[in-house]
Amino acid sequence: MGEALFVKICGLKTELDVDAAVEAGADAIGFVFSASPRRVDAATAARLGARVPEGVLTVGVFKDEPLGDVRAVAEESGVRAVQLHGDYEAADFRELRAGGWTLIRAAAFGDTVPRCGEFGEDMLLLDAPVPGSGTAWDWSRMPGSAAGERWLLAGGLAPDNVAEAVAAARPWGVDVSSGVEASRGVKDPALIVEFVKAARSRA
Ligand SMILES: O=C(O)c1ccccc1N[C@@H]1O[C@H](COP(=O)(O)O)[C@@H](O)[C@H]1O
Repeated sequence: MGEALFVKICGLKTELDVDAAVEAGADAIGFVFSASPRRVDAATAARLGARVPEGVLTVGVFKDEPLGDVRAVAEESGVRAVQLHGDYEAADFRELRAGGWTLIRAAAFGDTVPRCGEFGEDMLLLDAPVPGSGTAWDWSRMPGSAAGERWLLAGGLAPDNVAEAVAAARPWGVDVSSGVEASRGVKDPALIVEFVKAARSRA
């Protein structure tokens, strides 16, 4: 049997969300630090992150924030990984490397397929053009592409389509936010459990 699918649940704001994701078996949980209905501050993320066992990656999610702010918030919150969306360059990833974080580069799937590691990142997240919008893209174009090994599929995933998406795109992992919410910005613990189960159902 191969390596189990890596599952990240993003945009968590409460103890209930975090406990549901950890108990469901998520490998990573995300705290959004940029403009979003899911935004939390560094102190909240630090408090929530303290509930998370060592083996689960806590990820700080940033979009178009100055690098100095990314570093400061990542340090204050104690997240173990940093996920960058926007116009960041390879030099930014090199600079963050010194902080010891696992680095995740987010990119939209377009005419060219980004490759994991190109910017010195540890994981590549391929998403729809507007992150966190719940919009899917044509992931059936992924198999045989050059994305590399550690790439995560994101964008419009939910308990009822994630198994099909994994079968079609064959990612190393998946990431979800909107698809496990009862309403925008409010997670549903039951959907989190369903999502993790469905994501790994064809493994
Ligand atoms: O969730 C947000 O609001 C967000 C804001 C800024 C950057 C990234 C954000 N979320 C990321 O969006 C994808 C999944 O989105 P969805 O499942 O389609 O809603 C995931 O990578 C989140 O980390």
